[in-house]
Amino acid sequence: MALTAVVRIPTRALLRPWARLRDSALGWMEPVGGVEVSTQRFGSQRVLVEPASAAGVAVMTFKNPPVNSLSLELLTELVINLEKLENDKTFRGVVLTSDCPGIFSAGLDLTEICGRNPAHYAEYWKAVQEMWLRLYLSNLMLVAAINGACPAGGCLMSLTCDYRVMADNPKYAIGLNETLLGIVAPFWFKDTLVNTIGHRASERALQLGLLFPPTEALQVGMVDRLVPEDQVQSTALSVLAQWMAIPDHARQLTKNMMRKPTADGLLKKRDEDIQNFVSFISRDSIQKSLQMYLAKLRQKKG
Ligand SMILES: CCCCCCCCCCCC/C=C/CC(=O)SCCNC(=O)CCNC(=O)[C@H](O)C(C)(C)COP(=O)(O)OP(=O)(O)OC[C@H]1O[C@@H](n2cnc3c(N)ncnc32)[C@H](O)[C@@H]1OP(=O)(O)O
Repeated sequence: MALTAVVRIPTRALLRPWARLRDSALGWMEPVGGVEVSTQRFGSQRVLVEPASAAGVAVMTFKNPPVNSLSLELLTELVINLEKLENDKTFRGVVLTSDCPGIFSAGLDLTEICGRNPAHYAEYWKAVQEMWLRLYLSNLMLVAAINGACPAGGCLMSLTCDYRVMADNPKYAIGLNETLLGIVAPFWFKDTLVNTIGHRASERALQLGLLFPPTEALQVGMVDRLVPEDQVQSTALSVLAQWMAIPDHARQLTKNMMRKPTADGLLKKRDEDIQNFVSFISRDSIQKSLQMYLAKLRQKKG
């Protein structure tokens, strides 16, 4: 018989100013304080959530083709689906993965930060902050199943997870490559990296905008395990099974103890960080760099 559960979605989640949700994209949402959904398979247009065969585990798959860039819509859907999983106490762990062949995520959607107006930049950056805060402080065990390229914001998203499994394919790379685009990784991107690979390795990686192929990513500690491409998700699930053996309350308190000071760094100056982002990204020189980078990406095919 199909397993179903009732998931309550707090109405406040629908009222956040950045959450300009499109009803068509989120068919399961109703702004009346809660909605019943089946845990068989749910999600939204760009984020699919499926319970895994192991109890208490879900797989969250990003499907924003062609490259899973983190558009405002994808970020919004991600946060809402995460909140939905957190509110459903039957779930304890989630595997994050991609539906785009060869690409985990291309990072921030460059069309959101190029050629738009300051109000849009502010709204978008708030959504990026929210994605990071929610994932980084999630009580759930999160494992990234990195089945493709993972630059910049894609790397950041995977670094918020508790464990990273990456496909052992030398065509893929992972890292915070912002400087290659002529932009600067914000302090909380930097802090997340430092907490993962240490200060010296981060200093070098960030200045040079290094994108590490899998073997180097494993060496530097940016990912925890490499496996053949067809075993990324199954390995992520078996890692979760090991983590599930730990009592939740002890693990959650420990995670919070480790991560809260870093998250507080942003929480204390969220508005200032938005203002910094808007003024930085609105500079003519930065917009020119981004336009050139986008043009190069688009020309690559031609
Ligand atoms: C001193 C002051 C301090 C103040 C501090 C202020 C703080 C402000 C700092 C601002 C920080 C902002 C942080 C940004 C982080 C980011 O995430 S930026 C995004 C970086 N991403 C990348 O560099 C990845 C770019 N993409 C690729 O390398 C490749 O596309 C790929 C490896 C992911 C996939 O390659 P392939 O399969 O060959 O596909 P493509 O043909 O390249 O792409 C297909 C299609 O998608 C478009 N595209 C690719 N990436 C993006 C993207 N990130 N956003 C939007 N669109 C993207 C690409 O242009 C192609 O489009 P067309 O089909 O040609 O139209």
